[in-house]
Amino acid sequence: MASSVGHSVRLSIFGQSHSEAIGCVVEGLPAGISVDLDELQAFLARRAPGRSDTSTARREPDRPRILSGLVDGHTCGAPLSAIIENTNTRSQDYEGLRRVPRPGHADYAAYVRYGNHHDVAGGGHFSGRLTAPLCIAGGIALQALEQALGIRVVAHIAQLGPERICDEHLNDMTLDPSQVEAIGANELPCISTGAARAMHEAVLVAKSKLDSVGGVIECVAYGMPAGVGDPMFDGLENRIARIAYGIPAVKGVEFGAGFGAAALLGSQNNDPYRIEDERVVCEKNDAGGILGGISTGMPIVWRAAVKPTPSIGKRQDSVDLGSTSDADLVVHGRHDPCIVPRAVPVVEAACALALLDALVDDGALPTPAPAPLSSHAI
Ligand SMILES: Cc1cc2nc3c(=O)[nH]c(=O)nc-3n(C[C@H](O)[C@H](O)[C@H](O)COP(=O)(O)O)c2cc1C
Ligand SMILES: C=C(O[C@@H]1CC(C(=O)O)=C[C@@H](OP(=O)(O)O)[C@H]1O)C(=O)O
Repeated sequence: MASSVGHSVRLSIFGQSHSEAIGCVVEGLPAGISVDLDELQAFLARRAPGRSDTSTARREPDRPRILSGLVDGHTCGAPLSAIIENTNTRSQDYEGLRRVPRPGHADYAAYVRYGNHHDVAGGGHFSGRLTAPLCIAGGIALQALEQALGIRVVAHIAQLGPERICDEHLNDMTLDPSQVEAIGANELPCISTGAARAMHEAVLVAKSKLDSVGGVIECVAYGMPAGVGDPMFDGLENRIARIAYGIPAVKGVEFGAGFGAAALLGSQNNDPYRIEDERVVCEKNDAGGILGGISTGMPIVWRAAVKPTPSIGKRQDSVDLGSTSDADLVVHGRHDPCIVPRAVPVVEAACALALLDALVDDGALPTPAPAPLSSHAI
């Protein structure tokens, strides 16, 4: 098992849902990024479990301990490593699942792949819990992008549940601060208060029926300069999708008009160019800011489809791997009735890491100013 990604900025994630700790190592972060640990903690809190009635009841402080890579509040160029302790595990809830695997979770596939040596407790290394260290790395990447180039990454719940309750779209041409404010203020991360309320209700209805719901997260990165990326296999789409599919439960990724582009005429889908303030801009942004794998200078727009949580309280058909016979399964324990709200910051983290890696690869990230000699204690 290897859980690492990235070229110039390389992230590796370790741990299991119920191991002593989970964590990450990030190599290649430019030196001199000022890391605001309060801002990082606030970012992690948006993902942390046990904070609302739409989340699992497992409550974790999710306070990262940075072990290396930071000196005087700045990245120092050495690999950055951090851990988060797992403090609230109930492994007994998982005892039967090694024998009777959960439909929709990784239990059976991992049983075959790892010869039944995998850690089943809390979903082991397959758990959504591993997105906490992803958010440590991504939270630092977000700060680096904003400091170096003023890039802002914003995500929200675009759609939720079988009723397909929809939020307004994020502005795909320019950052609208009122949208960002609304996403932070509503009961779920939506632009529209009405959509947030309806989505919240839909999660509670599914939860009361011992079921779960999925949804779509939309993410936009504002301020990405033109000309970053590569054709074919190292394009911005490839890089974002690779990390996005590392988020457990993400089952689809689309960019710009995405699958909708297949039903458009060329004359509708193409984004016409014009000059504005001596810059090339597009009149609309159906390309989602990427052509040929390379940024166009328009906002990067993409969406991730998140499936409904597999662990549900309803009785399900499964099998007994010991007796090789059919078996009934009722999953006990604490689970998210909907993953989508907690995955919103994870999607932002994935986007920031992919963009930072591409920018550093292309030498397009300005080097932070050297620190004055007097600012160092030693
Ligand atoms: C933030 C987050 C929380 C999750 N919470 C749960 C959960 O409580 N119960 C569960 O069965 N799956 C949960 N998942 C999803 C599973 O981990 C995931 O479906 C499983 O590992 C199988 O992987 P796949 O769906 O990507 O194929 C969560 C995922 C994320 C990103
Ligand atoms: C703990 C987190 O999510 C967990 C993700 C998860 C899974 O199967 O993915 C299963 C649950 O684990 P447990 O049974 O230990 O409560 C969730 O709580 C987290 O995201 O921090």
